Amino acid sequence: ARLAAARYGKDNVRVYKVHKDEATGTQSVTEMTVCCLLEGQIETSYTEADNSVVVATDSIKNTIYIKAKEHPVNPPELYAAHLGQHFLDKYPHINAANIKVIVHRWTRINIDGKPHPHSFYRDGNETRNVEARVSREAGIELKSAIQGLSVLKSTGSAFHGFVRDEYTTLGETWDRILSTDVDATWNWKTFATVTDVEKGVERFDQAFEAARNITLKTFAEDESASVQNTMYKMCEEILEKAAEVEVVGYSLPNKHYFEIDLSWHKGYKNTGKDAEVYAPQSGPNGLIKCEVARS
Ligand SMILES: O=c1[nH]c(=O)c2nn[nH]c2[nH]1
Repeated sequence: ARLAAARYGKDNVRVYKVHKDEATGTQSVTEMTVCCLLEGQIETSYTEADNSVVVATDSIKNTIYIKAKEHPVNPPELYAAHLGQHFLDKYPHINAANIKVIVHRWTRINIDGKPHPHSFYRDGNETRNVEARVSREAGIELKSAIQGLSVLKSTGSAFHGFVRDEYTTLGETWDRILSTDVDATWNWKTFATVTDVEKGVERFDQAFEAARNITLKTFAEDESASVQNTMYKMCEEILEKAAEVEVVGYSLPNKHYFEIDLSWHKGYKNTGKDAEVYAPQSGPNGLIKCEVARS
C-alpha cells in the first residue's frame, strides 16, 4: 500500500476578535470558525510513526489565535492568506495550507434609530465563508462564499414547459412559492503573494456586498422561469461587478411547498389561484447547481 493523499490540522477553532475605536468609543466584533489543514513532506508520520515532521494540531490551533492577534481578521480573505502563508514561511517541509474561515453574523443593534456602540444580534444563520489554499506551487487561491441565506418569495416564480412523459406527474405552474437557502461562491484570480492580496484589499468586501445584494435583488425581482435561469442571471451580474473574480457558482435547494386540497371539508377552495394554506416540505428537495465563467 502507498499513501495517496494526506492533510491534517485543527477544525472547529472558534475565534472572536474585538476592535475598539478609541476615537469614537465604538467597538466592532468578528466571530469566526476556522479549519486549517496542512500538506507537505509528512508521509512518514503516517507510514513510519515518524512524528518529527508533525506540527501538532494543537500548535496549529495556537497559530490561528496568534495570527488573529497579529493581523486583521477582516476581510476573512486577507486573514486566511496571512494564516496560510505563515506555515509555508515557518516550516520548509509544509507545502500547502488549506484554510476555511466561516464568519458568523453579529449585526449592530440600532437603539432608537441609533447604532449601539457595542451591542449586536445574530440576524440569521447566514455566514460569510472563505476557503484558501496557500501553496508553494500555486500561490494563494481564494474562494469566497455566502452560505445559509434563506430566502422565500410567495409568487413571481413559475415552472412550465418541462419534459412531459410517462414519468411525469408534476403539474405546470405559472405562480408558485420559491424558497431556497443561498449557497453562492466566487473564485478569485490566483494571488502570488500576501502583498498582492493586500493591494486592493477592498475588493473582497465589495464583492461580498455585491454578491449578497445581487442575489437578493435578482431573487426578488426576476419573474423566475426556473431556479436554473434565475441563478444564471445572478452569476452574470456578479461576474460583471467583480473584475478579479473568475468563476461564480450557486447551489440552491428548491424547498417545495405543497398545496393542500381542502375541498373534502365543506368544499373549501385551497388549490391553484385559491391556495393559501400550504405544507412546507423538509424533503425531498430539488437541488440546482451551476458554475459560470467569463466567456
Ligand atoms: O425551478 C425548477 N427547476 C427544476 O428543474 C424543477 N424540477 N421540478 N421543479 C423544478 N423547479
